[in-house]
Amino acid sequence: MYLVSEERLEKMKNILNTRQNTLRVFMDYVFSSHNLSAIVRTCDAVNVGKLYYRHQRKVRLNNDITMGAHKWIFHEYVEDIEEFYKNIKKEGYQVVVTLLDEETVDFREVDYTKPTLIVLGNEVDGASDISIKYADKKVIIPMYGMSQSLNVSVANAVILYEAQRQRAAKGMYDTPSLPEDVIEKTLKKWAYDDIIEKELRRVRHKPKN
Ligand SMILES: C[S@@+](CC[C@H](N)C(=O)[O-])C[C@H]1O[C@@H](n2cnc3c(N)ncnc32)[C@H](O)[C@@H]1O
Repeated sequence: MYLVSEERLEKMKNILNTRQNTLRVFMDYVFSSHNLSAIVRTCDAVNVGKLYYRHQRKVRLNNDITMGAHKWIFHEYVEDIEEFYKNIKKEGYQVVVTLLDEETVDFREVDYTKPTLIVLGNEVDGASDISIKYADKKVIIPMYGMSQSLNVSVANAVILYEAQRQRAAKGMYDTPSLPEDVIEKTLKKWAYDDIIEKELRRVRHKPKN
């Protein structure tokens, strides 16, 4: 049983059926609340499979920027970075690190229809040494102006939309890539458990007369 309208349920199903399970993003010490929030929103728009993150201090997302997108994205905090990279490689992912140095290739040269983890670096220091160590590809977005780098959330959008272009051309948005049980479990959470929880919170916080 679901507690949302038919229309909302269809929208939820559509998100899960088009989710790109094998396209993932890792925010490697991205620290600005504004940037994190903008990245979340683009990841939602492209419908990435999962967003990983780690930070040096806790950051609050800005709801005015995410517009609630964070509620729909699968996300996971990375505790042990070595373990994380070893596991994701074992699962067959190519690690694509966005970087500003000479040993990089143009981001359009990568095949993003393969299982791919895109790594975004810190606003000041760029990608960490450990991410660089595990990189299968180091990519750059060519720039011709005075500034030395793009804003990290802009870099994310540019790369994800190239990935989306390639995947759409291959029909990867036309067939579900999430396992059926994950789709069912998530629908139950979004369209039932979360609604109940929200209602309980509302009742608990209702001022007593
Ligand atoms: C502001 S930049 C970091 C600048 C840092 N001083 C450096 O040298 O790496 C933040 C992040 O945005 C991404 N980025 C920004 N501009 C980029 C570009 N032109 N090509 C690839 N990635 C870029 C990378 O993930 C980078 O780590």
